Amino acid sequence: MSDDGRRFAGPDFDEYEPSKSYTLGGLCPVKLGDSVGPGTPPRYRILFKLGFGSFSTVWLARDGVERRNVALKFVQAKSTARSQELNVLERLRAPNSTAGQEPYVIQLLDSFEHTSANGVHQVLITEPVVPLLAPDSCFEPKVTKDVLRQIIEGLAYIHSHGIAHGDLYPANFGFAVPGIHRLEDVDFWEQATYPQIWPVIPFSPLCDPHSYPPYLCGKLDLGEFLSDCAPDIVGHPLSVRIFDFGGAYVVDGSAPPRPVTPPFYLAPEIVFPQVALNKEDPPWDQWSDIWSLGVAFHDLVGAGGIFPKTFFDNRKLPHHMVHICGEVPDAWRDYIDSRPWPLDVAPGMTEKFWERRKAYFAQLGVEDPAGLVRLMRRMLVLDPAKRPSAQELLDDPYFSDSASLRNIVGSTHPLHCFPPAFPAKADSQTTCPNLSTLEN
Ligand SMILES: Nc1ncnc2c1ncn2[C@@H]1O[C@H](COP(=O)(O)OP(=O)(O)OP(=O)(O)O)[C@@H](O)[C@H]1O
Repeated sequence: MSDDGRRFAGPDFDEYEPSKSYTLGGLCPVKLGDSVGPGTPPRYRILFKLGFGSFSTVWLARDGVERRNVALKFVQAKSTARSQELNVLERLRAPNSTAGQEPYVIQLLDSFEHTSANGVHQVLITEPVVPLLAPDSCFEPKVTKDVLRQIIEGLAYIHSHGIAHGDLYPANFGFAVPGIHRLEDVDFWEQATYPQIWPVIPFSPLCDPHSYPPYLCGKLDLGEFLSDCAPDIVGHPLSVRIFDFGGAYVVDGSAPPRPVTPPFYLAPEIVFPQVALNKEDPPWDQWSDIWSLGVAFHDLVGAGGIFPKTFFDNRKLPHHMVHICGEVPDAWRDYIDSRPWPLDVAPGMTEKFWERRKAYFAQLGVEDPAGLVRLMRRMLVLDPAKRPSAQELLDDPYFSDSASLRNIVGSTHPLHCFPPAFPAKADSQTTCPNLSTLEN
């Protein structure tokens, strides 16, 4: 039941945005084939759905003016007024960036406001990207260094513009696909699998028919589509994009927005006040991004989550953090000792954990597992003041030979599929076998 008492018959799966979000202040009803944008005729034609998030739906569209394919993010009406995303993306615009010198950060191409029955929606137009991690694929282990270095370079660019991202987890990293523009709208219609759609039917006949779409639309897997229909486009040249600035803010002394990062990737300076002190909105900044990225690297190299996901309880996160960092801050001591799952901080516990990580990375074929472990340990430090900046991380020995790799990866396909038995999403047993004491 939505806030205004409306009910819809429609799918209730994770793959679709909830139909109850189509209400006053909520999502913009968008249909395939719609033309939107200021001007006559409207500039953008909706081709496929690319995804949805907590505040938006995102669509692949054809830009009829520039004759290119773009991603349109329709922000829900109630978030439009307070969203900082447009401001942040405008600051991150790189003037005159040429091929090979991109900032590895998604670029804003255009924006406008669109009015629907549910209110005024901000629409952000960016380049379309292929997610870095898809359910059945990741990037080739041999390009690990280059991918991770590009991500850190992108983060250094973001931070140098006074911005904290606030939502750095694997779903928000992608590859640029500049060659996608050569595909016309008919190429997509004819070659992509027709999306699964589900009719949306309001229970009440009084419901405004303009406030909801006629159907919820399944999303196009852009990586799979391009790998099948235009394999030469993906990853040539390899160029990472950090995207989703919906949780970002300009660090200028003002209060940061509420953190939107999934709990696993939240930095200790956010997690501890939330779970131990019941503070919902602890302050966070660029240093929190460094922690989140350290955690995300574990997923990005194909090793699954660094923390065990089964029976996960956020209140245990400080214990897991102590386990991988090997120290208990004074302010945490009472909390760590008073829980029903006391942590036995055994000597060598943390070293053993990282030795196992190293062996696992080697098993996955990741380049220089020891170097990667050293890099991650520099990032995963409980005290934010002791974490290196993104700029400093670029000088880490792990990347000392990655510049030479850049030219090689431009000519190889960076994405590959996991063989059926490959531990793509490691579970708690394979990921953190030595954390069992925490699960008692
Ligand atoms: N430029 C893009 N190219 C391709 N797909 C995109 C693009 N931007 C977003 N998406 C897809 O749409 C989804 C939702 O986008 P995004 O994460 O920006 O929305 P949000 O409402 O801010 O979500 P969140 O809940 O993650 O904060 C993404 O997970 C991704 O799959």
